[in-house]
Amino acid sequence: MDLIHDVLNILVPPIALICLILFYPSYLVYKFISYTKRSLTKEDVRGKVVLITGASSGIGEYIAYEYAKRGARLALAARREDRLLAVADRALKLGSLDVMVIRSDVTKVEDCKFLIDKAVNHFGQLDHLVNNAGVAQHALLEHINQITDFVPIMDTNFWGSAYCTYFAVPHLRKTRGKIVVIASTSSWSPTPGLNFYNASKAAQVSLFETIRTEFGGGIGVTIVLPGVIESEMANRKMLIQTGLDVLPIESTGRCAKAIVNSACRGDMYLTEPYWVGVGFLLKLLCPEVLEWTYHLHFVKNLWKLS
Ligand SMILES: NC(=O)c1ccc[n+]([C@@H]2O[C@H](COP(=O)([O-])OP(=O)(O)OC[C@H]3O[C@@H](n4cnc5c(N)ncnc54)[C@H](O)[C@@H]3O)[C@@H](O)[C@H]2O)c1
Repeated sequence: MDLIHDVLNILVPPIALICLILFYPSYLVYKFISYTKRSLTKEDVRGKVVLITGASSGIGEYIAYEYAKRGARLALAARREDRLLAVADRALKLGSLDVMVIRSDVTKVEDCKFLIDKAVNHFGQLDHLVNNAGVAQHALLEHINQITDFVPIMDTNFWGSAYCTYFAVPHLRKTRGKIVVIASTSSWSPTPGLNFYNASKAAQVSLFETIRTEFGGGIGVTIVLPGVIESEMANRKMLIQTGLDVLPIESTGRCAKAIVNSACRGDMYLTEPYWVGVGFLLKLLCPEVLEWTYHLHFVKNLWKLS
């Protein structure tokens, strides 16, 4: 019985792949028609209200500029108010009709309620919520001194986006609005050293896929899976130390433009840049190859760091 079970376990993924290859052409036609339709009827966000968490730097900052260029009204949230004010200033120059800044920490449930209420009280509505705030830390499990040091990763990446979404949903229902989640390819990629970060992103993706199913189209949910994007989090020094510098690094501006286009089209997922999705196929079809390669490349770098 065990043998049959094991053989089936090995055979099911390639059989599923063969079925996929057979039926995929018709699915591709459907995807092409639906993509063209969504591109032609892309949402015009001029005058619409967009709330972005973690807007003081990196991807969140550039997402703010992209919405600003399209004339959206912005609520920018993060902990560093001085940085937010500088972003707000530039967003106004780029064409935003109104920008407000809300100092808040997304790990605190009361801050998340406050920032949604404040934005809605000021603008009278909410059209897009961009859950972008995030933190990362690198260490092999065996190098961690205090396991509790890693609690803020889950609190920020998972709970922060869950809290903001919970308080935003009643307002997004009224406008048939959208939620944009800046997750990561880390949600499926077992990059050593990013253990708790990867887990927080996997939890985030699972939560938003589930609530998207619950909404059934009433509120759009675009899940963004970026690869390596230049930012404070993915700075050059960190990338070299951890070995992630072997991957091509995408510019923040280009990534933000793709994200806002994707949100306005109403895509379910965006993998940015698109080719990083190939790794997912590798994980599905031959996970040993992916894990061996990752172990050989990344773990030696992280031992050097210890
Ligand atoms: N840069 C990458 O390679 C990459 C790849 C995949 C996913 N991401 C994701 O993109 C998002 C943005 O990251 P980034 O790369 O621009 O890094 P970043 O460090 O430049 O930006 C993170 C932002 O989140 C804010 N933030 C952190 N903790 C917060 C808290 N408790 N409350 C409020 N704001 C908080 C920071 O102040 C900052 O504005 C994150 O969710 C990250 O996980 C980044």
